[in-house]
Amino acid sequence: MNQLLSTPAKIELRHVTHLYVSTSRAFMAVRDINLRVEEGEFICLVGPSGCGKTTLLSLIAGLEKPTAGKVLIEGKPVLGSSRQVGYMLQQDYLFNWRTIEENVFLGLDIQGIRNRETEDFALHLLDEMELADVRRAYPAQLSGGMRQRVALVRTLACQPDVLLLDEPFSALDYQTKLKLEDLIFSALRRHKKTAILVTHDLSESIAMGDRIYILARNPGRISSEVAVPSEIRDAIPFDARNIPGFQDLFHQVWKEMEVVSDAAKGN
Ligand SMILES: Nc1ncnc2c1ncn2[C@@H]1O[C@H](COP(=O)(O)OP(=O)(O)OP(=O)(O)O)[C@@H](O)[C@H]1O
Repeated sequence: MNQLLSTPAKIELRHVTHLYVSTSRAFMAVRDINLRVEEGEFICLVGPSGCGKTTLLSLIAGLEKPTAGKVLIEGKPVLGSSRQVGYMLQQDYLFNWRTIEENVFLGLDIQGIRNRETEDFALHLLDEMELADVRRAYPAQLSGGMRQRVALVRTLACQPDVLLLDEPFSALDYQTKLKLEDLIFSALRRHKKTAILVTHDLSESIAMGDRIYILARNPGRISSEVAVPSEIRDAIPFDARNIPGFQDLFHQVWKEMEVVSDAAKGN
């Protein structure tokens, strides 16, 4: 038990407060955030717009430095961006003049790790994501869902331990989104990644997450934490939605969201 307690978390935020400071004002985006993500866990962050979800990802990715408190990965302070952390955004940022394969290899170039072995791994991931047939196509020839899969392959090809996913499905149609949830969920499980997903879709957070943090705003803070039961966790997201207990959990998270949303409106 003591040994378990002393093991550093994969990701830990200790009393993290962050202010955005400009010449005219300082704005407190998040206050006193404490969270712990264990290796291999899939965590979802939900909450009203402006509660600091993206700020938390930026702090974990080392793109922002906390004003107070500590951001730790495997017990070590995050000092800047690193290969250990992959960040995938809503927009895919593919280069239209490069083929799919060259877009994926670009990530390896930027990290300075492009070689035969890493290229082969990237091609293997393209295959896993059902993109092998389009490796020589250009982004403009692909659907939105395919482009997001390419963006995921580009991120995974650099072999980060931690994946930060900022609303990666929000621009997609419903059917594509459900299919992509299953593909990404399975890929992250297979490759044993630790992941944090920001989403506005409560059903998605329950279908994909092991745990959900619900945030309130002004300032951004953790309002509550919900553990997803194992029978839902173990199913792929599409099937998870049909498991008894899913709807009850949805109503629980919905109610908690209503509390933080009403508080944000000052009701
Ligand atoms: N660079 C910045 N400078 C000043 N304020 C910022 C900056 N980035 C974010 N903020 C503010 O910090 C707060 C938290 O923003 P953040 O983007 O983290 O919220 P969010 O929960 O991700 O929102 P959304 O759900 O709308 O994407 C917001 O009030 C936002 O306006």
